Amino acid sequence: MEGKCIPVIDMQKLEEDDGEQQLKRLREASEEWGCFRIVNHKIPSSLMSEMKKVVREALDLPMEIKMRNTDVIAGSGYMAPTQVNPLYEALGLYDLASSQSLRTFSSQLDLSPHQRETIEMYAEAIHELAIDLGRMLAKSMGLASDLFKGWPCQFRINKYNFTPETVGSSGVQIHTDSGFLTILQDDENVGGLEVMDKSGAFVSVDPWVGTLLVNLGDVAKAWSNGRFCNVKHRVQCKEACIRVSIASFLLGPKEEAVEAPPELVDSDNPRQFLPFTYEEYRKLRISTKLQAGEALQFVRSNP
Ligand SMILES: O=C(O)CCC(=O)C(=O)O
Ligand SMILES: [Fe+2]
Repeated sequence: MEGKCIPVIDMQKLEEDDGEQQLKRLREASEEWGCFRIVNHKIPSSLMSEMKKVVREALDLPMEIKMRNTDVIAGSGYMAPTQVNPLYEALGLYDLASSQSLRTFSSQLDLSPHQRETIEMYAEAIHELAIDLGRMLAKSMGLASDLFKGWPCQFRINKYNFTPETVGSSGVQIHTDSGFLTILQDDENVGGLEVMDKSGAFVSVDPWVGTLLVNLGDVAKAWSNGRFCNVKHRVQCKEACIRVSIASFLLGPKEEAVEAPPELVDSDNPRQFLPFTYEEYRKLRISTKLQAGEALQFVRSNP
């Protein structure tokens, strides 16, 4: 594990007119790792830390209140600890770009006006960042348009109940994210996240306050015609401290199918995946219990 570090992308440099070099780094990071840290993004650190405080409060609510956070699409609501992931629980919100969904979430959990406002401000900022990142990823592949506008986004607020007895055990099993991209505000103090590199070795992702981590998921792999890596990752308990993270997922198109743009398909790079809708794919992952990207085999063009 030693010596390996995940790539770092400077958002400010990326947005500059002469950001060619940074775009190239972005493409390389997306193809080689499917994972990178972003620095110099526009989300104020004060908003990030306030949001962290608010979500901790929400996760500390009694179980019967958290259970009111019900699914909107399969698996989008509260997830209680299970046999597979006994230390893990999560609250969820679909769709974070919808003010109605934000209101429903906050009233289900009886949040205060301040808590509501914080979540709304964070949702707006993170949604904008997700769209910006999508645009840059498309640009890094030579595609210009805003391809990801209107794609739904989901929050998942994760809590790991780590104790001295659980050090060395699993917090969340190995998986890929199902959607296009994930922006993760990982815990600023408690490590434990590990991503798999191309050789199959796990690399620790150490906390780095003020920055955000981006993971590409199964939709990114299909959309890029196999070029982008859907990074496998897991969370291990390494310290006896509660760990809290906020994942924001840019999922996939709402109604249309996920498919690689024609520019990414040619005789040297034939189409690798059949068109599929995100919701179909999500259900497929859940029903097959194939959580680490294996479900993509069912939508391959030449199985
Ligand atoms: O808690 C973390 O750092 C990772 C969470 C994660 O992988 C997820 O929510 O999909
Ligand atoms: Fe994940």
